[in-house]
Amino acid sequence: MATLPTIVVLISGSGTNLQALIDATQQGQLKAKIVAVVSNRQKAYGLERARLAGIPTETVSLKKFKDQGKSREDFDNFVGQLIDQYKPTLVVLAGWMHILSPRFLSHFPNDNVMNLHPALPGQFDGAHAIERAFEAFQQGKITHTGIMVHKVIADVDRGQVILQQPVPILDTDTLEDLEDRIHKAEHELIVKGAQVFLDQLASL
Ligand SMILES: Nc1nc2c(c(=O)[nH]1)N[C@@H](CN(C=O)c1ccc(C(=O)N[C@@H](CCC(=O)O)C(=O)O)cc1)CN2
Ligand SMILES: NCC(=O)N[C@@H]1O[C@H](COP(=O)([O-])[O-])[C@@H](O)[C@H]1O
Repeated sequence: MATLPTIVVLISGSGTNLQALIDATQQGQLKAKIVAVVSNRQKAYGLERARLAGIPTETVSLKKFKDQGKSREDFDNFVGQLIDQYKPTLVVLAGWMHILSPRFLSHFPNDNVMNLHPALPGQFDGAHAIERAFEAFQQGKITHTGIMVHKVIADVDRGQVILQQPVPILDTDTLEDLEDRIHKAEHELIVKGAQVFLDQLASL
């Protein structure tokens, strides 16, 4: 039987997108095996989601590195080495809230790192994208927002887009309404995007 492609997922928070990936691999919708979950926050609930699914977890701390007088690049190199141990087919950033330096990316010359971002290409790069989109809508600057999964390069949220999807904003929306709509859409897109990317990597 052919071996499944493997995925390492990086998280920082609740892990609802990780849960979507876990569910999809268990239901056969995503033909892959999640072999490790790495979090840069010890209390991230996504770690519990991984444990409940029997997936090995790793926790890393930039603060510990800085307390030891080490650099952000040293930290990124450590995270890259940690992931290298698993030799994953694909690395997925699912709410990983840390900008990765070229030192990290040097571990992945095959460009097999994917990020989920709650905005459309070039619209609201970086953190707090949903809040910024909601504010822009209220100011009449945009009529809708969206989500995307893209390849990870040094330039944050500017990597080649793998999949993108518009998400409507309603005049009656609160920020929470928009967040809920976006998160629901993300849970589908991250699974589809991971499968598309795995298929692309397999065809190389
Ligand atoms: N080199 C890259 N690194 C990362 C990318 C990327 O495309 N290239 N995507 C991000 C994910 N992300 C948006 O999708 C994102 C996450 C966090 C930040 C940010 O400003 N982080 C701050 C710390 C914020 C915090 O700890 O709350 C920081 O790193 O100083 C920007 C974009 C993941 N990394
Ligand atoms: N810039 C990166 C970024 O904002 N990522 C966002 O973090 C959330 C993680 O949720 P989760 O922990 O429930 O999966 C998701 O909304 C994801 O788009």
